[in-house]
Amino acid sequence: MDDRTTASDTPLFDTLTVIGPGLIGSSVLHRARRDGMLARRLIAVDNNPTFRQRVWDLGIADEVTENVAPAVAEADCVMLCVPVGVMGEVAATAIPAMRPGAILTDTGSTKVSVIDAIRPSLRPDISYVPAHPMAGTEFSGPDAGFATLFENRWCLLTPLPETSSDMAVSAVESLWQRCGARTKDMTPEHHDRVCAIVSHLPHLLAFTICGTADDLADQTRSEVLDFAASGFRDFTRIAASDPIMWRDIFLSNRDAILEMLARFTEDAQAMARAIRWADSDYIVDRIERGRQIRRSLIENHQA
Ligand SMILES: NC(=O)c1ccc[n+]([C@@H]2O[C@H](COP(=O)([O-])OP(=O)(O)OC[C@H]3O[C@@H](n4cnc5c(N)ncnc54)[C@H](O)[C@@H]3O)[C@@H](O)[C@H]2O)c1
Ligand SMILES: O=C(O)C(=O)C[C@]1(C(=O)O)C=C[C@@H](O)C=C1
Repeated sequence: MDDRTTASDTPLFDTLTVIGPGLIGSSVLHRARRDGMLARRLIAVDNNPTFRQRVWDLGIADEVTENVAPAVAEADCVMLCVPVGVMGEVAATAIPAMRPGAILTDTGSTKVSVIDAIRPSLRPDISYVPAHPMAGTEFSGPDAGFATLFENRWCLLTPLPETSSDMAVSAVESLWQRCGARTKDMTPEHHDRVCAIVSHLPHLLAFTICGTADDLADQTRSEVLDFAASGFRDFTRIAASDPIMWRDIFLSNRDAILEMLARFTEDAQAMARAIRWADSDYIVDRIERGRQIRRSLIENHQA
């Protein structure tokens, strides 16, 4: 169902509780506030007092607290937007306090390990629908959020036959569609392999290339800073991302990331060989493939 074509004027939920209103969570709250279509009442939970104050000052939640249990007790939907490494412990505190029939969802960038971490705390009367909005920036925290972050972007859902009721899956799909996103279902394993190549490996390369440039002799390093034009500069944008978030992603999607890195390393070696032996056809073919991918992204409004 594409909820954008059937949206009614009533909010999807009575109460939505967002745990971790950083970039992603606060963007959901901004959208909810802007349109009034996600929930009548918005509750935000964060363990960082400075961030709680910011969320309050931004006016994007009706209640802001550090206490998980009372904040989830009346929610129809609880959304976990914390780093993937703490999803399990936060869920273990939230789930026992949730009301029967409520929906639990998360926005974690990896799915297999997050589901494994949450599964032991699940209850039969709670529906859990894992999700992952494929949208973001290099910034984090509540001040980084904005209402249009998810506009025309994909949100991947990895429903589990035993824990995600059809009604809950439809509700979480509607939530993301009301945030402006397109939704797609896939298995958690497939999700993690796809994200390893389209998101996790690019970040790994960006962190690494910045480290390599920084390791160069002092003079070269200052030239990097002075003369870096778009090529290097584009890597530095994603290399500016949050260290805790990316540490957690790398450690929790280890196998898929190492597999994609091994394939990338083989392809980079093949390119090195083509350069060494002046294999112009191979070099041009690789560049053409890159240009084609960029053109496709632009046609799909993803760039
Ligand atoms: N940044 C992106 O581009 C992006 C995109 C899609 C999904 N995600 C995923 O969404 C989640 C949130 O990412 P983000 O970029 O919004 O991160 P963020 O760092 O901006 O926000 C995380 C928030 O969680 C809070 N928090 C951390 N531990 C907590 C705890 N134990 N209890 C309560 N609050 C806690 C932090 O104080 C912060 O406000 C992560 O799982 C990430 O992998 C991120
Ligand atoms: O646009 C960016 O800066 C992002 O890093 C967003 C990005 C991505 O790699 O595409 C990062 C992590 C997510 O889980 C989803 C989206």
